[in-house]
Amino acid sequence: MYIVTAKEMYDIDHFAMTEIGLDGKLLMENAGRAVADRVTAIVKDTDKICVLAGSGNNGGDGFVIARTLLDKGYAVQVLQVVANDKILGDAYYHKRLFERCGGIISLFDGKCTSMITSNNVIIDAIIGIGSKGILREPLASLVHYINREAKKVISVDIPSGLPADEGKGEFISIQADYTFVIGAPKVSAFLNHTSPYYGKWEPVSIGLPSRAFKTNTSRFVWGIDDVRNSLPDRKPDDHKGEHGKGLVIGGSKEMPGALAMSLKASLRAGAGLITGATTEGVIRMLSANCIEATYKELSETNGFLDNRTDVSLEGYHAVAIGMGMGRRTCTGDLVRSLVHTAECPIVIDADGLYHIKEDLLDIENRRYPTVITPHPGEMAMLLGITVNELLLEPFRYSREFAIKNNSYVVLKGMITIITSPEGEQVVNMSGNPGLAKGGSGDVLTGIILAMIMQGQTIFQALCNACYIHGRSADELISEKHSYHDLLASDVIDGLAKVFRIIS
Ligand SMILES: NC(=O)C1=CN([C@@H]2O[C@H](COP(=O)(O)OP(=O)(O)OC[C@H]3O[C@@H](n4cnc5c(N)ncnc54)[C@H](OP(=O)(O)O)[C@@H]3O)[C@@H](O)[C@H]2O)[C@@H](O)CC1
Ligand SMILES: [K+]
Repeated sequence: MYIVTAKEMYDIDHFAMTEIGLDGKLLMENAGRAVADRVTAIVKDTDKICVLAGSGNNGGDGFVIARTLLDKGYAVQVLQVVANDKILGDAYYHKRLFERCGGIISLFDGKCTSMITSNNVIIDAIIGIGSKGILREPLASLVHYINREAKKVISVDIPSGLPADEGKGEFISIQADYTFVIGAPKVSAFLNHTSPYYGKWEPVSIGLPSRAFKTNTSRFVWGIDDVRNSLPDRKPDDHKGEHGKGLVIGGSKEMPGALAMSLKASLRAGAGLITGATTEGVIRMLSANCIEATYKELSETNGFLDNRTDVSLEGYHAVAIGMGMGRRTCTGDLVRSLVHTAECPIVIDADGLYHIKEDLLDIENRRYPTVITPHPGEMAMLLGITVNELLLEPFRYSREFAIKNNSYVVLKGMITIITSPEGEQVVNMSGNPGLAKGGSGDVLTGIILAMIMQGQTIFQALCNACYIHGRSADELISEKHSYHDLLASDVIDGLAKVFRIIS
C-alpha cells in the first residue's frame, strides 16, 4: 500500500489520465461506488443518510455515493454546501446524474441545519485533498457543528479541512468515525496530530494502475506479504554460521537488563551466534540467565564501559551498540571509535545515539551500512529541534537525515518510519500502546541485528524487524495480555507465534 502527499496524488491522477487514458469521470464513478459499497457494510438499512457535497471533485465523489446508495434503496439526500455555480466539470456531470435518478439536493444556507441532526449518518464529501489553508466560513462553523452534533460521520478520502501533508499544525477538521481513502492513504493518516481525525480508515481502490504509483511515490506501508516475500527461508542444511555472528555492545551497572533484552531478542529472531560485550559485572548478572549467548569482557570505569580495551570486531557480521550503556564520557569514546572502525553494518541505539551526536561526520563517512533507531526524543536531540517540531514533519526530517548522513533511520513511535539512505520510506503499522515501556527498544534492536544478518537487503531487514516486533505485541494483546501489563520480555516470547504465522 502506497502513501502519498496531495501533490503525488494529483500526479498519479494526471498520469492515469494522460499516460493510461483513464477518464476523470470514470475515476470519480469508481471512487464513489467503492466508497458506497463500504458504507453499506457499516450502516443499517433503516439509516437516514445525508451526503454533504462541496465544490471540488471530493463533492463529485459525494454525488456518486449518493446516487449509488439511492439506487440500492437507502434513504439518502444531498446537502450541497456551496452555491450551484461552484459545481463544475466532472462533479457537475455526476450531480446531474444524481438528479436525473430522482435524487434530492438541498442548498446549505450558511446556518447550521437540522439535516445534520435528523439523519443518523453523515457522509462528508465537503473537501478532499484540495483543501488550502484553514477552512473558511461558513464551512468552518458547519464542521464544528457536525463534530458536536452528528451521530456517525464517514469521510470521503480525508476528513474535510484536514491537511493531506505533513508540516501543518493548524486546521479545522471534521472528526470522522470512518474514512475511506481514495486510491492510497495520505501522509496525514500517519502523523500523531492528524491521524486521530480519520477515525478508522481503509483504502478503496479506484482502478489507478500501480505503474502510476511506482512512478510518483517512494513511500509505502510494509505488510505481512512484504515480510513473506523478503524474509529468507531456512534450509535443512543451514548451520549457525550462515545466520550471522552478531555482537551486542552495551549494558552498565545501572542498566544490565537492556543488554539481556537485545541478546535474547536477537537469538529468538534467528541470529546464529550472538555475543554480548559488556562489563565484568554485567556478564556475571546475565550469563546464568541468557545462556545461549556468549560474552566478551570489556574494560570499565566504575561500572560503565570505557575505551581502554582494544575491541576487535573481526569475524562479526554486524554490531549493535548503545543499549543500557549510559552517557559517561569514557563510554562515548568507545562508541565513537567503534562506529569509526567497524567494517560491517552497525546498529546504533539508545545512549549510543547520544554519544554520536557530536560526530555525525563519522557515520556520514562510513563505508558500511549504519542504522540508527531513535525514538522521537532521541531523533529531536540528534537534529537539535524539539519533539513537537519533529512530529509535525517526521517523514521530511527522517529523509533529510538519512540522505545527509548516509544512514538508515528507524524512527520509532506510534507508527514507525523506516528510511533508507536513498530516501525510500516505509511505515510499519504493527504494534500497539503496550510497547510504550522500557525494554521495547532494546528488543527491537536485537531483532534488527538478527534480521540484517539474514539474506535480505538492509532495508528489508529493518522493515521486517519492525513488523515482527509490533506483530508479536499485537498477538499478545489479542490473546492474554493488555496494554497495561505487556512487558518487553513478553514480546521476545511472542516471536515464536509470529514466525509460525509468517511461515
Ligand atoms: N486523485 C484521484 O485520482 C481522484 C480524486 N478524487 C477526489 O477528488 C478530490 C480532490 O478534488 P479537488 O482537487 O477538486 O479538490 P477538493 O478536495 O474537492 O477541494 C477543492 C475545493 O475546496 C475548496 N477549498 C479549498 N480550501 C478551502 C478552504 N480553506 N476553505 C473553504 N473551501 C476551500 C476550493 O474552493 P476555492 O478555494 O477554490 O473557492 C475547491 O473548490 C480527492 O480528495 C478525491 O476525493 C476522485 O474524484 C477520483 C479520482
Ligand atoms: K472529505
